[in-house]
Amino acid sequence: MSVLLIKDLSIHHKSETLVQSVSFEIEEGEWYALIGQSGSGKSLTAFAIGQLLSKQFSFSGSISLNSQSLFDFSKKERRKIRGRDISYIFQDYTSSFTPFYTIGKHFDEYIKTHLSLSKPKRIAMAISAMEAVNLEGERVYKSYSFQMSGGQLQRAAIALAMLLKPKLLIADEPTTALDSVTSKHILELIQKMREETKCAVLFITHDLRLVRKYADYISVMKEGVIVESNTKKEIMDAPKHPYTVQLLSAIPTISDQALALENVEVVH
Ligand SMILES: Nc1ncnc2c1ncn2[C@@H]1O[C@H](COP(=O)(O)OP(=O)(O)OP(=O)(O)O)[C@@H](O)[C@H]1O
Repeated sequence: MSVLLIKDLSIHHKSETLVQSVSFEIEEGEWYALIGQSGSGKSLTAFAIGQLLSKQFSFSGSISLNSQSLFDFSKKERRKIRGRDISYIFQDYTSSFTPFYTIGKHFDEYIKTHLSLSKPKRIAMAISAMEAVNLEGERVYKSYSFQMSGGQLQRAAIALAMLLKPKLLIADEPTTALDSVTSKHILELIQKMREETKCAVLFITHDLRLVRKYADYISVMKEGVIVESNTKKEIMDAPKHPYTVQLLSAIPTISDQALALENVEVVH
């Protein structure tokens, strides 16, 4: 079943067209990667889905969630949908948490907005969500964001995003600010959450290496236009557009990596 259906989405800023006639569909439980160089329009597309674009942008086309147009909802209903049905994880995980509140308070406010639960139930729900992403729930609940590492904060942001089991998780460069080991943990975590909740994942990145393992389907974006869309296998094995070929050629091969490792001097 299609969770997200985007048809002919164009986004304009003054006289400039930044995203042009973008169409794609994401199925339940599918990991859909939107890749392309910096400035190609990936984030604007992601923002348009949650209707987070500021007033300076205008857009046309249609966006439906579970076959219902998102433009049919009132502003209040849309706010409810964001969080309950669509949630986001951003590269800048610090922006998910204000430094003045404990992490627990962020969870508590989020649960209060969407569910009617008693305080002890809200606390238990928050702690169990934190533990599902391998955080020490009781301690993190009382912590402030500045007391946590980048990897821990991104885990907390994922726990918060997945709290209400959204139908669509939009992850916009969620690992760019993290080291490679922590990035791998974060990707594994998104994968685990997807398996458990069957949510659709829209994963935005400029790094094809990150999608090689997890993506089911890939769209390649360049200068506001999707230039190629296909299954991961087709894109990886038989790319058709010269830009996709160029992106693929930028992925280090195993032999390159072996060569690089050979050249590493081990200091004892
Ligand atoms: N607030 C804004 N005002 C004017 N132009 C903008 C604004 N935000 C983005 N743009 C332009 O829209 C285009 C697409 O930007 P977008 O952030 O969607 O790219 P992206 O593919 O997500 O890039 P990145 O990988 O760097 O995040 C770029 O040319 C960018 O300069």
